[in-house]
Amino acid sequence: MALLRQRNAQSSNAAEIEKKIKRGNALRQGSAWRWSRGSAALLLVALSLCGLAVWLYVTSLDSDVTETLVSRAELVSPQPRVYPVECSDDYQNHKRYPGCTPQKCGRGVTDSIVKREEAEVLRRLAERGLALAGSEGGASILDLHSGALSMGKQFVNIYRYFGDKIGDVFTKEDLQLYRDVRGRIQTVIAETFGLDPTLMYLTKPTFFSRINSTVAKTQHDEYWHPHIDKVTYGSFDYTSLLYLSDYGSDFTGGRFVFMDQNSNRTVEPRAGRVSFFSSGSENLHRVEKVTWGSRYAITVSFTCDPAHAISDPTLP
Ligand SMILES: O=C(O)CCC(=O)C(=O)O
Ligand SMILES: [Fe+2]
Repeated sequence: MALLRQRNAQSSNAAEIEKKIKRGNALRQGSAWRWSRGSAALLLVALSLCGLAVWLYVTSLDSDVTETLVSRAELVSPQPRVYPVECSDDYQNHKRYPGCTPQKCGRGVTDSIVKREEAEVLRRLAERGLALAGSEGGASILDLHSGALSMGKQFVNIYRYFGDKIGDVFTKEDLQLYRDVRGRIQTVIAETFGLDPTLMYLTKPTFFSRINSTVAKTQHDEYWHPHIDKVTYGSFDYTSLLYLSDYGSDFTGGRFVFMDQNSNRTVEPRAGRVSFFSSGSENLHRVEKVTWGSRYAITVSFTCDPAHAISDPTLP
């Protein structure tokens, strides 16, 4: 009897031990599973952080901006913000036109002359026009005056190439808006630099641009090189840029940068923002590479030389 009790006690002890072993194993398995899930999550976080760091590094390679003149979030209204700069000698090598040739030089930014809704109408027009073709990479342009539209590695004339279909892309009202906006820009430039607006003329090229992060295939598409508009385009005396999309939400990279002796100063694009400046070498500039999204803008420029004047774009 005692032996039986002892044996019973022994077997219940063994069962107890077995149960403990099983519980221990289950616990170990559970914690191993939890550990592997935890470490996978940690690994994922670490990888994401590494990815973010690489992305930030790559984008920062292009960003040597030392000062932000106007950020995307600011609203410059009702008066333009003006940054005077001493005029370069460039204008002395050209015929002078009193009332127009720059005597005061500098930069100005305003958010109050083009409404965001108007910028949206113009952006849609640019989207429709550029959807007809577009370059293979980098920047694409649509010049409403000459009709030049990037197509692959070249340009086509939209008026000739698309004939009557052009009416599906833009209407008389669209062109009226372009003319209106051009007039407002002319007025603000004349007021800022003390010019007679009737002695300033629209000049070519005047174009819509779309820039994205695809790789440029031709030199035309390399929009990011530092340049002086008066050298690049010849006839320009005053350049303006009307932005049609927002830096930071529609695209990243793509800030406009004035390259001064000791400083790179940026104007961040904002839909409806007009940035304008005298076109000589006092305003050497470049556009940062776009790293994500699409950036739309219109370049509208003025000359003092009537021989380089162009008329506003019209439907054929
Ligand atoms: O789109 C911009 O911000 C500048 C473009 C430019 O520099 C140019 O068209 O000459
Ligand atoms: Fe330029």
